[in-house]
Amino acid sequence: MGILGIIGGSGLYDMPGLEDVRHVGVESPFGAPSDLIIRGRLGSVELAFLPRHGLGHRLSPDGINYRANIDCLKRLGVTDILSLSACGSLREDLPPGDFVLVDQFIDRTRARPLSYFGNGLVAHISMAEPTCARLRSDLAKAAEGMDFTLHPRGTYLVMEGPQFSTRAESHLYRQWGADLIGMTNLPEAKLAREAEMCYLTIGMVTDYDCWREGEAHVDVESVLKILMDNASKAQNLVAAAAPLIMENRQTPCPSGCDRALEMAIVTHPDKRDAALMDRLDAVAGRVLKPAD
Ligand SMILES: CSC[C@H]1O[C@H](OP(=O)(O)O)[C@H](O)[C@@H]1O
Ligand SMILES: Nc1ncnc2[nH]cnc12
Repeated sequence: MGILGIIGGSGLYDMPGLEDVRHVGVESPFGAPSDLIIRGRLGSVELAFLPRHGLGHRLSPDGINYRANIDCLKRLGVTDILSLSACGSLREDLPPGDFVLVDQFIDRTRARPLSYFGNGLVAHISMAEPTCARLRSDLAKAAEGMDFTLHPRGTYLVMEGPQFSTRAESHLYRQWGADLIGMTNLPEAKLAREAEMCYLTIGMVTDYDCWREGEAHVDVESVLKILMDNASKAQNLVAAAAPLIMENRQTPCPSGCDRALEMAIVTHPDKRDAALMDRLDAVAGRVLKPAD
């Protein structure tokens, strides 16, 4: 049985309703994760919660150690990750308060370590479908009958930040076909895929960024206010989805998230860097184990 991982974004620093709560420090060869990981049980589901920005929102989107976060969740036995994230809307029909199950990303980050792999161990995973289709379907089912609008798909543009966009950028991203904008879900989704974990972003719309005529441009106060008003909806959604996700976990992921590295590593076994392989014991141990 796997463990469900929740990465809480802005305004979401814990997970109410957990039983047997423990705060666990996990060590990673990639450095320190954002904070202690909160372990507990939600009904029958084992859960691990990590506040992405740390308690007290200490970490900037460009300063989060995404590699350590995903590595630590993997070390704990997490198989599936739900990322709860505040997002700006780039579309008229995605108003603040709506939720979006993200199925695509556009990467506009510039200065973040993007991969666990590199010289001495080269790997190329597929990111054609960057979030897990089975998790999307579980979340859509769980949201049926709930009192908010959930959109079944959407494209999330990840900007570097920490400043919000200029108006010209906001208009450009709309022309590119992006639906949402945020600062955190890449490289997170790419790293989760490299670590063979199912990953899904639940985008919580908090504002209209700065493109909309007659609308005040986004600021932190308005984002946090909408999040406070909607946090309990996100938590109810996770609680309803958790048993469905873990029930499905008993069969392999139909999209192959849990086998993403199988055809990805190019470096010949004789040419692999032993130190890098050691660092990847959790992320890629399944495929790097020497053949019997
Ligand atoms: C507080 S507004 C900007 C901040 O909110 C989003 O955070 P997260 O994705 O972790 O919910 C956005 O990406 C920025 O980091
Ligand atoms: N408009 C916006 N741009 C970037 N990140 C955000 N997070 C919430 N709203 C945002």
